[in-house]
Amino acid sequence: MHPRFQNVFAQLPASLQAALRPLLSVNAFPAMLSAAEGVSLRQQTGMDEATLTFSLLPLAAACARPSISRFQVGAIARGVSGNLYFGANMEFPGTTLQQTLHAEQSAVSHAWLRGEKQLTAITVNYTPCGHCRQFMNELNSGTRLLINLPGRPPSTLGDYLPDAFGPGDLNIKTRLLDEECHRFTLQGDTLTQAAIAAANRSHAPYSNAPSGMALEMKDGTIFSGSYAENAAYNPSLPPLQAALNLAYLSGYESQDILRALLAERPDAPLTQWETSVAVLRSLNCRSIDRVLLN
Ligand SMILES: O=c1ccn([C@H]2C[C@H](O)[C@@H](CO)O2)c(=O)[nH]1
Ligand SMILES: [Zn+2]
Repeated sequence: MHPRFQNVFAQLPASLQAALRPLLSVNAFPAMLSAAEGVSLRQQTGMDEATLTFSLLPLAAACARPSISRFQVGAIARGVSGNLYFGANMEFPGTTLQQTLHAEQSAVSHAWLRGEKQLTAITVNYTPCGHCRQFMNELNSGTRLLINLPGRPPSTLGDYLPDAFGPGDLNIKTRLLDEECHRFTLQGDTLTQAAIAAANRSHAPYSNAPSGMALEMKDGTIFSGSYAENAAYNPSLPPLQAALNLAYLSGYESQDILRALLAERPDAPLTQWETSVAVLRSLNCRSIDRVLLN
């Protein structure tokens, strides 16, 4: 089991420990549970889905990297597939607070990049901040998304974000998690193709500046992240954070990154380049390159 889980694992109910141990003992637990694994955990523990998801939250929170705040937030997104995706907050000392990834964003981006088509619910250990409520209002589940918080009755995003501003206010119909393809031709080596494929899937209806980041780890594993824009602009999630999120959730460290590749349009009104270079430099990674989409 990865060391980050050991302390919280020991606090879980005994039946859940027994059921989870084989899943957590694999080399790289992907910080997600398939629908079938969820069913099996429920059968073995006798827990209903809500109880199980709340019980798993400490494991999600253990994935947090809050080196500035020391405040661990954990989130679990449930997809229509029934899969559960962990998320946790991640902070980037040496850059700006704006680079922070919130736990809710982490879980949503995680689910999206693993191919989930829609979310039904998100369970969080603290009440979602305004930025996260706004971020989640970009989703194709709309204000129906269920928000489950400890000690509160199940509510919807609409309850937490009344009179919401969203994509519709800017006449945008494509929502986050809708299938998107920007049709840039895949070319180059595996890492280049991964970055272009991530850009193809990105949600950038406001700027029309799709982008993707691919990270190659020293063991050859590739994590790629797609850019996710938000109608209110500031809660947008850069492609580097999306890729780092998957790497960190899978138990990798920044020292494990061998090289990074950004794919973006040269003629777009935005660029991820300088910010990505700055964040990667703060992680001691200087091997970053760019492929221009056309
Ligand atoms: O909804 C929230 C509120 C805060 N945080 C994180 C961001 C930062 O890392 C830390 C302190 O705000 O908690 C979240 O992940 N989600
Ligand atoms: Zn937040």
